Amino acid sequence: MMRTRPLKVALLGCGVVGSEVARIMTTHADDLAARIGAPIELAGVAVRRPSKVREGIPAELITTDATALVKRGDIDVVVEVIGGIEPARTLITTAFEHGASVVSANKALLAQDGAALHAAADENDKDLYYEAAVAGAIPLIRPLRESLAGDKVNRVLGIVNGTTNFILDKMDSTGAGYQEALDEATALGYAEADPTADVEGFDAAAKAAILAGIAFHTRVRLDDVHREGMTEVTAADFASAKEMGCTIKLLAICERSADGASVTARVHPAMIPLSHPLASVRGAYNAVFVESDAAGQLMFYGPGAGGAPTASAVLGDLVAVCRNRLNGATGPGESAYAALTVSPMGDVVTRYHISLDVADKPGVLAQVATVFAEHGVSIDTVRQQGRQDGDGEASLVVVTHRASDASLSGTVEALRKLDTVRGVASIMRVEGE
Ligand SMILES: NC(=O)C1=CN([C@@H]2O[C@H](COP(=O)(O)OP(=O)(O)OC[C@H]3O[C@@H](n4cnc5c(N)ncnc54)[C@H](O)[C@@H]3O)[C@@H](O)[C@H]2O)C=CC1
Ligand SMILES: N[C@@H](CC=O)C(=O)O
Ligand code: NA
Repeated sequence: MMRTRPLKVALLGCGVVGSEVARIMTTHADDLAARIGAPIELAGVAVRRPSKVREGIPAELITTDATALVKRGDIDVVVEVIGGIEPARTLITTAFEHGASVVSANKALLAQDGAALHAAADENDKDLYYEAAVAGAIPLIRPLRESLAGDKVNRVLGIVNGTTNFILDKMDSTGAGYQEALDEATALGYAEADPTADVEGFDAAAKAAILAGIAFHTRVRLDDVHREGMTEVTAADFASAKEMGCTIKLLAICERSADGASVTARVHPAMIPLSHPLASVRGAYNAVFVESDAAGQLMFYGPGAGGAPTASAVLGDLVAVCRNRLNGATGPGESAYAALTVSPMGDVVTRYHISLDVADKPGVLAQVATVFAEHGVSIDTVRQQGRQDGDGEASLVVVTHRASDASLSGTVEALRKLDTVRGVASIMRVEGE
């Protein structure tokens, strides 16, 4: 039976995502009420610029005082789509203390302070939901938290940042420059307020920390995630990738070790074969593979950024939280009971593509191969190309078999010391084979 008293929703932030949340709440009001079992009412919208025209939002709902809004005491759910650490963190904890549950899209905050925020939600018997924080519209948090709660997840691998996928895709398919592609992604509402978070891999690392924590029932902090951005990926890297039948993607990879006792989480650009499903993920789309004991391999795919897609995930959480509230219940909180060790990047084992500038003279290949052998890194293929510019140098491209990151770093350090190695042009991991 439909309850007539509406559940009250406070919206914090009315930018790319918030404006779409408000629009869908209004245009789908009847359906949302039917699905929840009670109408939901937009009770207040906290903004920074009150003079901005916001179509469909009554002016009397707009406030610049987000703190007063979350302290009102009659708010059932606070939707936080401001972003950043403060004041979002304080507003969320204040909301719990004043009786509201929270839906957030804020991966930066959840990766940094997820444990404390979950604790605050628990103490106040409230919900904290954040499907939109990882891979935009794609249902991923809920499948991991709920659908796969009876299985054992061993690996989560995928593209979790729409902006960088958009840029890499443009660079690869149209030859567009980095800045031009980034400007377009920003105009389309994909990029973070400071796009450094996207291109330097902070955003994907935050998502990797959240995913690893949920997948492995272990607290994984942002600092535990090895992070490399994509600003140094060049047209030459794409050309090398093509020669190997690969393309380049910024990947997030969270893995359980073979003995099951530890996990790793990392974000970095990597070559993947063109035949791999991740190679055909275009634009701001995301795709994530989850591998588990019983289910085997699952793939989640869809829009990873943008106002409406992200609002879809926020609304899904809003419905779930409202239903919980009507039932006098809360959904699953943090699950970190496994408390596995989070190992450093040096323990990660994968393949590498290394491009060296070497002296074009006899014996160099043997010298380089010896350094690899001394560090226990087995070579799969080597390709040497003399250069036309007559500078006495050649390009040497080495692709290794699987080796630990620590062994590879040791190898590269030793290679740099060889007189015959003039420079290390690029090092890229090769994944998905
Ligand atoms: N844009 C996207 O594709 C996605 C964004 N997200 C996350 O959603 C959140 C919001 O992102 P966007 O909407 O893209 O950002 P945005 O920058 O378009 O919107 C944020 C809004 O919050 C307002 N704001 C900032 N401080 C405030 C305060 N103290 N009180 C009231 N309003 C305040 C800003 O003026 C701005 O209008 C962020 O946490 C972001 O990481 C998550 C998934 C996808
Ligand atoms: N900036 C992010 C937005 C979604 O999380 C991205 O590009 O993926
Ligand atoms: Na999602």
